[in-house]
Amino acid sequence: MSLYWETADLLTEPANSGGSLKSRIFSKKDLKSQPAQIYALAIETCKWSSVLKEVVENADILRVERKLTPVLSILLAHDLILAKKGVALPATHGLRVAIERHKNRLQAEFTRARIRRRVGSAEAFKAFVESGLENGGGGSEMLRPRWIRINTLKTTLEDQLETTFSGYERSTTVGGVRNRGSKRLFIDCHVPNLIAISPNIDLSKSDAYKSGEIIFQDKASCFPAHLLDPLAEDGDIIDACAAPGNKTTHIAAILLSHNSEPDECSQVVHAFEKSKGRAETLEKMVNLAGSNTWTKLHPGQDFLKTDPESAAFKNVIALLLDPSCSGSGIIGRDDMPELHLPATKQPSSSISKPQKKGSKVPEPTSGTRKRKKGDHDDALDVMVDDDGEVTAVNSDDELKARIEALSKFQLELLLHAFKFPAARKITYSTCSIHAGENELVVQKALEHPFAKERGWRILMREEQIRGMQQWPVRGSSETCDGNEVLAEACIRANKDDEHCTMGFFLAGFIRDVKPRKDVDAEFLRDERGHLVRDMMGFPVRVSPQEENFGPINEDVDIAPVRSVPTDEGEDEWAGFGDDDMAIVEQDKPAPLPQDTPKQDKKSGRGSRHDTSKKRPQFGITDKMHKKSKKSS
Ligand SMILES: C[S@@+](CC[C@H](N)C(=O)[O-])C[C@H]1O[C@@H](n2cnc3c(N)ncnc32)[C@H](O)[C@@H]1O
Repeated sequence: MSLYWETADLLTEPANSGGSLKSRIFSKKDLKSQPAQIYALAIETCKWSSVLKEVVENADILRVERKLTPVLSILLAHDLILAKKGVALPATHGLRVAIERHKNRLQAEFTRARIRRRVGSAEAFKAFVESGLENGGGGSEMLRPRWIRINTLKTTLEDQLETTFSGYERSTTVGGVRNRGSKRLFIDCHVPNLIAISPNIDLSKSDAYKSGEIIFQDKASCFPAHLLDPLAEDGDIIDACAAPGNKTTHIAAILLSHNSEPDECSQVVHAFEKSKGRAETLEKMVNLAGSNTWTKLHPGQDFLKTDPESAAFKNVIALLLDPSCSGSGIIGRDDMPELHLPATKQPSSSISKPQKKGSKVPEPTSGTRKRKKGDHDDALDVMVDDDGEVTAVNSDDELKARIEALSKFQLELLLHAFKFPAARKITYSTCSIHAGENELVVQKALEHPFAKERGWRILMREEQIRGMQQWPVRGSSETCDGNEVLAEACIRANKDDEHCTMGFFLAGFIRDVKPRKDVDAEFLRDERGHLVRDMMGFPVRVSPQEENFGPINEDVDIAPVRSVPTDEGEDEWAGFGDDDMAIVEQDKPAPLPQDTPKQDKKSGRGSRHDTSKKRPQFGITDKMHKKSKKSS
């Protein structure tokens, strides 16, 4: 039996056969093809299935090719159109002949499907589908709530509760929204503007989703931008590995919520994305979310090749690093994927099953090592990283080698970020569960002579923004060589616990440097760093005696070198988090520096990327501000 027949059988087994797709594949003892190959073909075809259904239907091949069933037709069409090596069958094999006869037709329909979705190139189409935009992230995950970030660049939580989520029953715990069939909502207590709703509700067709007012984003994936908490005095920000853009747009939303004059905010979020295809998706997301005004895209640019000393980055104070990783924390991987099948002349046989997330075009591998029947370890058979790379992993050694290669790259990225001369705060995150990509990378980075020379240290738990400080799941002390402070500083999220998140890791790094004086420092802030506004919505100014920031200093003053914190704790810091504004100096104010954001704006620094610069609506505070401006 061929790879295609075996995959088709597995995908069309009755829903009550039990087990995830992966466990079904790997528990079969009589497969002729390699399980990893079947799995890769199955999940990739499922991901493309809504496109392939359209292609096969429009090419009308099922009417003439009696050998092809609907599921076989999309499996073969997938490999014919998308796999590097084409259909993995001998040239004379009946199935191959049947599909290749229609090659031109299928290719043409595939191009039409791309154009209908207004995607510019084949590479961008792949990125589009990989990012979940094709299915609107609409897969249903059993008993897992859907996390939704309210995009405050376009709307407010209050507005959404009254519109998109009107009629939802409020739950006080995330567990309360886990049941299918309910219409419940939970407002998160760790990350602002984040809600969870019942798993059965699909909002991918809602106006709020289509207009970018709400963004489907796992709670844990919201942690990095929340921890980074870019303030008005934080200058420019770098998102080093940006596509598809969840965190880029989150950074912009937080930045703007802190800004007293959002219209005049000239802080820039530099978004780097090495893959050109994925950069197209990033651009779409940035535009849809309304964060394009503050985002400078660097499409196809490798962050590691940037020159930290370049004038373009002299104001970069905060960096968010969310590099490629093994993706082992991503959820949904073990669920049955959603499969759309083309209709035959009989009624449509389209079926829907829970969807699997984030993979890309498969390269059915003929070169993977032959497995001995029964010797597999389920957890090792296949690895799909968060960029969608599908790798067959057949042994502990292979897994180790893969993690090692990833961690080298991750460490390099972190050390590169340490080089930005004005940088004061960095977050490092992965959606991996492996310590090798997480705590161990953090430790190596902190131990590096360059980190010590520049004064980088870990952002300890008590220094973190309140939501992250209160988040209970922390790093592993064992992996941190018993360093409890470091372990507590590391933030983790488990994919199978009561918090209902994906598996995730996050750590913050800071440098004890004097903050630069900024115009916004003249405004009063609450303990979270948010601007305090008066009844009319105007930011409240700090009274002269309260205004105790040091002189404006273009050059960053680096504090004495500090090493990895010990259990003894720290008594001073000048990084980010709830106490950010507590860094005080008694010096008198001095004239504004040349590079303050507002002056840049006046001098016409044209650093915005030049996609459509539609002015987004602002969140409630900004709306209030505008209203009060008009009425005054
Ligand atoms: C984990 S994903 C980022 C997800 C993103 N932060 C989000 O929240 O939507 C990693 C991304 O980094 C990109 N990437 C990997 N190495 C890079 C590099 N050296 N420079 C820039 N981008 C890179 C990958 O192509 C991939 O799109």
